[in-house]
Amino acid sequence: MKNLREDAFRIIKNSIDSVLPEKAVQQELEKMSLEDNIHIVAIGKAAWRMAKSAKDFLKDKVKNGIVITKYGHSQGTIESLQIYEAGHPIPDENTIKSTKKAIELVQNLRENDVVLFLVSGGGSALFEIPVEGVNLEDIKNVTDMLLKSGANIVEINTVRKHLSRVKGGNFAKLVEPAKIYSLVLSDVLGDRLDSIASGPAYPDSTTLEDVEKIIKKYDLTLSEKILHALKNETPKHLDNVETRIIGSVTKVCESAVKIAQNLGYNTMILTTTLDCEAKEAGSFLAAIVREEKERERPLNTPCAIILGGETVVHVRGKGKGGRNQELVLSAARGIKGYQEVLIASVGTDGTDGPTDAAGGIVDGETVNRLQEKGIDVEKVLNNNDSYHALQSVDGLVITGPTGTNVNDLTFILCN
Ligand SMILES: Nc1ncnc2c1ncn2[C@@H]1O[C@H](COP(=O)(O)OP(=O)(O)OP(=O)(O)O)[C@@H](O)[C@H]1O
Ligand SMILES: O=C(O)[C@H](O)CO
Ligand SMILES: [Mg+2]
Repeated sequence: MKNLREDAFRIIKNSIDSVLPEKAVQQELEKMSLEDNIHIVAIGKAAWRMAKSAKDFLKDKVKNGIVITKYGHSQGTIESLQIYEAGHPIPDENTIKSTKKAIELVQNLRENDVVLFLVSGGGSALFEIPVEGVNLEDIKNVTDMLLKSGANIVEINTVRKHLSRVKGGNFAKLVEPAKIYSLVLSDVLGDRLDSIASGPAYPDSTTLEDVEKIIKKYDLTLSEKILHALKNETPKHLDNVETRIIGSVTKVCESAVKIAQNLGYNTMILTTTLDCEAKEAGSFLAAIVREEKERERPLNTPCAIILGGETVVHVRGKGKGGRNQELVLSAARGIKGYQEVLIASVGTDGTDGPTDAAGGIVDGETVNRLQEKGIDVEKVLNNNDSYHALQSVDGLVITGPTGTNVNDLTFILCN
């Protein structure tokens, strides 16, 4: 007899563990066998942990290095590395100051030097020197405008890359003739390497023409100064860079598959780019469960159907919740009464929306239990109050901050 709930918590824990920066960085470094003369540059929300792990592994091979992370995200000193914190999601003076320090560190390197570039989400705000004619205030204004415009992260970073001396492959040019090995923890669906942290060391696939389209699409009113500065194309080819993704929602899904297989489930990954409205994703998952329960399709039971991505919630109510909690609560409506089934969804960073839960977990009894308590699921969903409803039926998944950030993991277990 399977204990679906126990299995679900094991899948969540072990698959998130598989993308913790420490483990992932060292596993990759083991394969790379780097020589001496290593200079570490780490940017993003996971920068400190990635750098610490690299330094612990490479020891004296590391000559020097720099960490630039968000305020409150560093955890002390790391031998031979400078540690800086800066503004996120809007860059600030410390962004520029620390990026200049990073440039000082790499600009006179030689061919036999290696820059180990450790990249994680948040890097766009933390690593920046604007192009000529643009100052920090301008970048702050443009960033603020882009973040509020409804543009997605690929579009936002397309504009940012063309206003920057380090983004969109430009950092790799500054490092020449030294070589860059990039290890990347992806927080962008589809793992577009030129978008993650705005791809400082990756050939840029976006152009000034794309920038123009985005300005039109979102009706952005940019100053004459900014429009004038938007004239430098980013590098499309880089000869000194090698890049590996060490963690992503794809990896989390692949780990979840292995763990579920070991627990005796038939498995499939349905998608790694789930990006629709959370409530709709929930309804869709419930439809898949019904197909399983009625016709054993698409997999024979016991089965684990796994999805990765990042849904969206247009918050209109006044309640408390997150996209994962809202997804599972919505799904609960469509699986009401079914036995031996469960749906779980979690943010791999351990934080779902402004709550202390990583996500939620529901089964065929969830809606009945809520009704017994006098809680109307439709009302809860309309008020975006999934947290309190799930809390009352033991439907929250609480992990605490996990130390990684690679989007969301969602899965169905059916017996
Ligand atoms: N009451 C609510 N119910 C459902 N979703 C909500 C609610 N309040 C906020 N949200 C959603 O939570 C999202 C923010 O969640 P979270 O902090 O986990 O973001 P994130 O994308 O994981 O950020 P990061 O990349 O910095 O980790 C918002 O985009 C919003 O859609
Ligand atoms: O820093 C950024 O640009 C986002 O987190 C995506 O990587
Ligand atoms: Mg989050």
